[in-house]
Amino acid sequence: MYRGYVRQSNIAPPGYCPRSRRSRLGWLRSPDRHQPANAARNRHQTGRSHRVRRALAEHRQHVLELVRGAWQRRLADTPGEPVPLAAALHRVLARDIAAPVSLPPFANSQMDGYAVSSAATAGAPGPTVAFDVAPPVPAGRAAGELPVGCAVPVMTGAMLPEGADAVVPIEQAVPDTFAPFAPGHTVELPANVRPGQFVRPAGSDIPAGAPALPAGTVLKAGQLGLLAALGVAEVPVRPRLRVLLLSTGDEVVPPGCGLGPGQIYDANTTMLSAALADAGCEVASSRILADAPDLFAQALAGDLERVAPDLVLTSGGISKGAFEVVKLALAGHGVEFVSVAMQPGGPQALGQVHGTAFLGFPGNPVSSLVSFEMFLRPALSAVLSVPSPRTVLQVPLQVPPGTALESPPGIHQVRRGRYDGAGAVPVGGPASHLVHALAHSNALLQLPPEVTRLEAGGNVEIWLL
Ligand SMILES: Nc1nc2c(c(=O)[nH]1)N[C@H]1C(S)=C(S)[C@@H](COP(=O)(O)OP(=O)(O)OC[C@H]3O[C@@H](n4cnc5c(N)ncnc54)[C@H](O)[C@@H]3O)O[C@H]1N2
Ligand code: MOO
Repeated sequence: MYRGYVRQSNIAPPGYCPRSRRSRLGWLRSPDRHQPANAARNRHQTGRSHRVRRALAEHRQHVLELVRGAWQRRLADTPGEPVPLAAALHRVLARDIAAPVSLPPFANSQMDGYAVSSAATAGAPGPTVAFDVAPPVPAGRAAGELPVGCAVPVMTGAMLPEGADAVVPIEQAVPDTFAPFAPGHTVELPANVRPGQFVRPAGSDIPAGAPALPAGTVLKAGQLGLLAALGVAEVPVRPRLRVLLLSTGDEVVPPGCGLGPGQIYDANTTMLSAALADAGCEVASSRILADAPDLFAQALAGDLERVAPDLVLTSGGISKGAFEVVKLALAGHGVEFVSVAMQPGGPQALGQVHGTAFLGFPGNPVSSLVSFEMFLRPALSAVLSVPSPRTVLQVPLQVPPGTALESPPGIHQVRRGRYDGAGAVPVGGPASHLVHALAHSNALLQLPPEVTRLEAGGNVEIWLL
């Protein structure tokens, strides 16, 4: 994309407003800006190959291999890192965890009631047996021994006195409420109490030393709860994929700044950061870079050194304009620029820069998120185990009778829509700038290359967002 002017530096820290910088430093014309992209294109690809579209599945496979390679390098470097439980949500266990203690750690009562020796209730002549009421077991204290001929009031979770092997719920006792302890109180309990009734034996959930969770487990609420119950304060988790995220474009301004003529707010940094974090990545650094190939290359080299990412992800500057910054800086330097038979998200870049995996998504916000969902998320999901892949459903298309969704032949079109449990309703048109429609969608509608027209009620595959 030709924009004509370039900032003096393309380093734009978060929260920094290019407009205020412009007013301080002014705008400088950059000689490299006027090197036409055609020169690079002619050097690195012919006009003929430029028109060949790569199949979606093939590009997805390339992205998978790229991410797998990046991940393997990362794991070889950092197989695991300890994190406190509070920071471990959605992380993946790096090694097997054995139970350091038994759960429960001691035999305890499953009910509010009386702890007894079942033997003392066996063979009674009548339906009930009378017991002296001993002092209750205080919570969080050792229970001591069961006095002979006594029943001990125990509340749920209280330690069972030594010698007790059963609990009678308070509802089965006469009287059926607890009174404050006083010597001389008695209670009638049923005869022939089953040994072990309403007792949670020590280790009945998991005994000390037994395998608690295997390596590779995704830590969610239940798994974190188990680790906390076992007294584990810190867990070894696999590293996250470190991503360097770069949005490109002279026109792109961080949210919060004023907009000058021709400028737009940077949607992609926020959107892709959120998508990456959601998919188990760490966005180690992000910033906006201007449309100046030499400065882009310089900034990228600096960031690779400073951030040491596993993956570089850019948005914008990769299609067919005269001044596509990413293409100008990286074509012929280990990155290929291809056209995938997908809409939106046709232009794609993929390769290695200075030995680091590189992906370039198109700048249109919907194109960049669709690229993420169609290529990067499935790869991350396959390689990192988190998050689980998107739910895929086959549902009827809901459009007004007599209307249809149209899709270009030979192109896999991804439309945005809503799924309400019955069918999929398209939201907005196919154009890739419709970020408002994207925000009101909860599904991606997949129209494969052979589908050029889908009528109301026709079957459509959707991916739930
Ligand atoms: N002659 C052709 N022109 C275009 C083609 C083509 O095949 N032939 N492809 C179109 C398609 S499809 C797409 S997608 C875009 C992709 O272009 P780039 O990846 O080079 O992206 P830019 O030109 O830099 O930007 C495109 C568009 O997106 C806006 N943008 C960029 N970054 C952001 C951001 N961070 N937040 C919000 N919006 C952003 C930018 O202002 C442009 O409007 O190329 C088509 N052209
Ligand atoms: O592929 Mo572009 O992403 O259609 O707008």
